[in-house]
Amino acid sequence: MIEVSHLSKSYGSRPAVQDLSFTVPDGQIYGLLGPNGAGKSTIMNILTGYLAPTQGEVKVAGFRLPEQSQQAKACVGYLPEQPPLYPEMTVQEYLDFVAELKGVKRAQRKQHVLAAARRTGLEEVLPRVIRSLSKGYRQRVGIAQALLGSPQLIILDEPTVGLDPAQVIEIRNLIRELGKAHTVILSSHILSEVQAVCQQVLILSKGHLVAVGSPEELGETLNPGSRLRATAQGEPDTVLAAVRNVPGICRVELESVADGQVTFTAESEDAADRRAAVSRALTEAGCTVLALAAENRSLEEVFLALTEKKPEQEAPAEGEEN
Ligand SMILES: Nc1ncnc2c1ncn2[C@@H]1O[C@H](COP(=O)(O)OP(=O)(O)OP(=O)(O)O)[C@@H](O)[C@H]1O
Repeated sequence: MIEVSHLSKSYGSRPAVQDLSFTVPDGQIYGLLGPNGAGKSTIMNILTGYLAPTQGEVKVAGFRLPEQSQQAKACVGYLPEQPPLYPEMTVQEYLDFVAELKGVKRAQRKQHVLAAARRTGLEEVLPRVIRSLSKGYRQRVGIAQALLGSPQLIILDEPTVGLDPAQVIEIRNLIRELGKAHTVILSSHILSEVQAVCQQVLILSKGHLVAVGSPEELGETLNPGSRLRATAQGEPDTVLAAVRNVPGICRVELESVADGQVTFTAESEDAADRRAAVSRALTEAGCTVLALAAENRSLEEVFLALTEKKPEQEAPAEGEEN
């Protein structure tokens, strides 16, 4: 569905995306994951035909961009980060309007809009003015407009930004449903989101692709080892030595010592849970365990570890103003 080969894009002399190559087969949900400024929106704008590459080849549904952008655009439904909704229109009016813009024939328009509204759970709010809808429903309207015209490829830029947790779950479920009938590519800076929704993940940092794979394949890189935090009563040296001797524990760090209570963190070399082994080791060393809990690495922490690996070389800056 998408073939990108040695794509680079610069804004003036500033490179935003450098020498990027990837393919997206039909019928999968792909995630573009990267922190702010990684180049996600730039890639999406190129794939949707709104921005021309500085270098490289891009094909969408077999059409070359930018030469065949009209044909390619007809195959793509796009939800930008800020969906272009008209707040004074009702949902029905807005979807009718977009369907007309996308060239859906008048005779089919009513059925077509209704089908998009059904798929996005909007049937009940069709007569409502968009301004009066919750952010979650407005996002559904944005997705419904992307579905109009029956595109093969749906591109969603940060589709859950600004939603509350319940709305995030609803939109993620909706994206999974869309993935059954369309190729979907979505961008996100939330690791758990792409892990939960996408079959393949492209990880970007500073315009470079730093990792590609399924969430399972990337699992070890994304979740390297587990960590626990504990407080025990005893001599600091005794406590730390006992924990260091637990097989599989690779790093122990003292956090604080106060009133004979030693607080530390311990990291495992793999994802296995070593709480029981650490507790036993401390008891056998004559220390009393006061607290012991598994600690999740924050997503930011894991993500930073991966994306802070600097690309080996920066491509020379050249190109056009946007
Ligand atoms: N129109 C523009 N003119 C100049 N520089 C730009 C323009 N658009 C983006 N950039 C720069 O290009 C780089 C990539 O930006 P891009 O918006 O593609 O990243 P992103 O991963 O989508 O980030 P965000 O989530 O913040 O939108 C950034 O350094 C950004 O400042």
